[in-house]
This record gives sequence, C-alpha cells and structure tokens, in this order.
Amino acid sequence: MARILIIEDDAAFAQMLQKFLIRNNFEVLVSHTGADAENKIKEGNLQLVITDLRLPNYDGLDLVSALQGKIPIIVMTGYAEVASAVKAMKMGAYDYISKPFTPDQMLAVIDGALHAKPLEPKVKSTDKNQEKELQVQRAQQGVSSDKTTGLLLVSDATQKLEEYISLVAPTDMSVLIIGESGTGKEVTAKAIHEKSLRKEQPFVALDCGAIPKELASSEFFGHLKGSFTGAIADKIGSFEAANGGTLFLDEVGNLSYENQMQLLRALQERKIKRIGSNKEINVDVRILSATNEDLKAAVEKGTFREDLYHRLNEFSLQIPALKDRHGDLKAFATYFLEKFNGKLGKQVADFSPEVWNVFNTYTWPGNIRELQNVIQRAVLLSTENTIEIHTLPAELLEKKDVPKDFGALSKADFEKEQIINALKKTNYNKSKAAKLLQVTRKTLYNRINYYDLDVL
Ligand SMILES: Nc1ncnc2c1ncn2[C@@H]1O[C@H](COP(=O)(O)OP(=O)(O)OP(=O)(O)O)[C@@H](O)[C@H]1O
Repeated sequence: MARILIIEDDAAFAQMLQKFLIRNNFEVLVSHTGADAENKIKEGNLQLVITDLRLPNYDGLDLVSALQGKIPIIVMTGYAEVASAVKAMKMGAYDYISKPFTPDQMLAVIDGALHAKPLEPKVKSTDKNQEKELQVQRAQQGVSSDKTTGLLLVSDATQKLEEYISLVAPTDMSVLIIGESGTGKEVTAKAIHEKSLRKEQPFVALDCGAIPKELASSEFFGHLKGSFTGAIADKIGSFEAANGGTLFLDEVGNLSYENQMQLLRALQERKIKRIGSNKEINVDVRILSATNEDLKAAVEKGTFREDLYHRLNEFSLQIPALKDRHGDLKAFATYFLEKFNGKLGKQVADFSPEVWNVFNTYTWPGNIRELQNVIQRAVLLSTENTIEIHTLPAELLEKKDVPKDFGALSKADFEKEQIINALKKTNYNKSKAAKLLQVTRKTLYNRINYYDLDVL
C-alpha cells in the first residue's frame, strides 16, 4: 500500500482528499504546515508527496528542489499558477494538477507518479502546456462557464467552492448548501449532480418551503388514490421519482418536526411506503439540501432535529453573498451581459463608469438573481452601446438611510426592517413586496415566518 503525504493548509480540503485516497487503498498522511511536512518527510517511508504550491511561510518550490529525485511530487496549483507549476516540473516535480480537479484525474496522476520509472526532471508535453495556457487565458479573462452545469466559474473568491464541488460530487455524501436567497444554491446542487456518477439518473428538486406540512409526506413518498381526501389519483413521491439519482431538498429548514422525522426514517431505512400502501419500495437517492437560515441555530433552538442535521450535513458548502464575493461582480456582470445580448438580440458592449460605481456600492440583497434581473432589464432598455445609469431600477439608485449606529444593529434586525418597509410601501401586497426586495414570494414568506412577523 503506497504511503502518500498531502501538504495542504486548507484543512477541510485536505481531509476530504485524504478520505478519498484512503478509500482508494492508500495510506495517507497530512501536513498543514511546511515544518510539519519536513518532519514527516524526514521520518521517511513515503512513496509520494502531493503538495499545494503556496502555504503560509512555505514555498512548495523549495520542497521540490530539496526532494529532487528522491520522492515523486505532484504539485496542486490554482488556475493562475501555471508558470510556477511548469517551473516545479523543471525542478523535478513529477506532475501538476490544477484545482479544481476530479477524483479520477487525481487518481490518474497518482497512478502515473507511482509507476513512473525514472524520477527525472521533465516538462510535460506541449499539448498539456497548451491546455494549461488556455486555462490561464480563461482565468485571466476572469470568466468561464461550465457548459455541462451552467454554473459560472469565477476565479479567486469562488475557487475553493469549485474545488469542493468537484471533489464532493462523485461521492455519495449528502451535501448541505448554505447561502442567502439568490446566491446560486440550486445551480450548485445541479452542478454537483451533473458532475456525479448519477448524472444520467434523475435530479428531482423539492421545495420544502412551499409545501404545507400536511402534504409533505405525500410529496416525499407519494400516495395511493383514495388514501386521504383529495388523493384523487395515485401519485409518485419525490423519493421514488429520484430513485437512482439525486433529490434536492430546497429550504429544508422549513420542514415541520414531524416531516423531519419521516425524512430521517426514509434516509436511515432507504425504504419508503406510499401513503395508503403497505408495500415497501427500496430507494437509492443521494440527498442534497439547501438552507438560507442558520440550521445549527435551529438545532440549538430545538426546532430542527440534530440527527437529521448530521445526516444532511455530511459535507457543507457555504455560498457567499454577492457583496462578499469581491472581484466576482465584474465577472458575473460581464457573463450576464453576454447572455442577454444573445437572448435579446442586442450588442451592448459595456457598462458606463457610473453604472460600475452603483454596482460596486449596492448591497445586492437578492444576490446573483438580482444582478441577473438588473442586467436583463438594462440590456433590454439600452439603446446605446453602453449600459447607462438610467436603465437601472430605482432601488439601486436610492440613497439608503443607513442608521448611524448601523454597526450595533444585527443583520437580522436590518433584514426585518427591510421586510416591514417593503410591505408597508406595497400596502402589504406580498408579491409586490417580494419584487421590491428582489426575492421570490416563497423566500419572503419564509423570512416572515422565520422572524415571526405579524404581517400575514
Ligand atoms: N454561479 C452561477 N452561475 C450562473 N448563474 C448563477 C450562478 N449562481 C446563481 N445563478 C443564477 O442566479 C439565479 C438564482 O440561483 P438559484 O435559484 O440557484 O439561487 P438559490 O440560492 O437557490 O435561491 P433561493 O434561495 O431563492 O431558492 C438563477 O437564475 C441562476 O441561474
């Protein structure tokens, strides 16, 4: 059994890679720092080192140089580090692998490294270099869109997210996707499915926030005609519909306690019964779920079952709010500009500096969905070559009355105040208020319930 050392400062990523390699019959050690790595290397008996090129106080190239010819090394690089990767190989690294990579790619590179005869410094074939150069060019342009998943992959801020998606996708782990409304939780779930071994099987999305609790079990498990009032025909539930594939439970935090129990039982037993039927049906589904609330807090409050939380959260992905994705805004805006130019038959080339100014200072409460809507509208209204400020909706141009002691106000207080203001402005019309807040009606209802606001 080959013994491999992974050198990576991102503990979660390292752990996931470690688990994956252990499952593939390797013995795996992990170091999060250069100093620890040096000790482990000194202890000896390693057949391979897989190292990140950049750790705090540690330069992977130094390690490559020190180990030249002794142990094969694979370096893991980001998009923009191809030059360093090539340098590492000239110095004696066996190969490099660009993040994000799939587990299969990693296994192939490891296999190559472990079976390579001479440990000579070498530079990879031109083809591979050309491929890397292309990756660099794409990364430098800041945008690339994954054709199979429709997920926009932007450099920097979301790079870790991409890596995690690629690593977790081919496993059967359940993934809890956490993020504000409109950040892209559902597209992320679809991307995981598309990159998984279940991709030829169904992807079924169930919006737990929108189903009344009396109907949830029928939505999950289906029913037989006549099993309750309103059951006018046999119905297949989401578990059966997703059998063999992936079931995406959106807004999972909204399930009632009783529905949580039913869900947990189905996940544990991997069997369901349609309501009104005694026949057990075996189900094999991978569960992805999403929440825009703090489920851990709900567990502490006792409103969400802890056992179910752990079942759903074998791995979690946090999708940052758009305002925190520094540097991504431009890439997303450019991507949507191109998309809507194509859809609407327009040729708008750019955004005016004033528009960028607004984009950069606005807080984007509706996140990527809101940005997408704003750009679609602006492209439609534009008669010139450039998107100008008059094509933006009024709320982006309003000066926000930020309370003086805003720092003392919690995000929850601020959100509550925004909801109440929007409802007042629209005479308590939920659809109009949701539009004003740039969220879906469903999200608005959820937030009203969550904060227990007396406005329904
Ligand atoms: N990374 C991305 N690349 C391309 N489009 C994206 C991305 N993230 C979000 N979008 C777009 O933004 C919109 C909202 O995404 P999505 O429905 O996945 O968000 P969500 O977090 O699930 O929202 P909600 O919590 O309100 O259900 C969609 O139209 C989606 O196509």
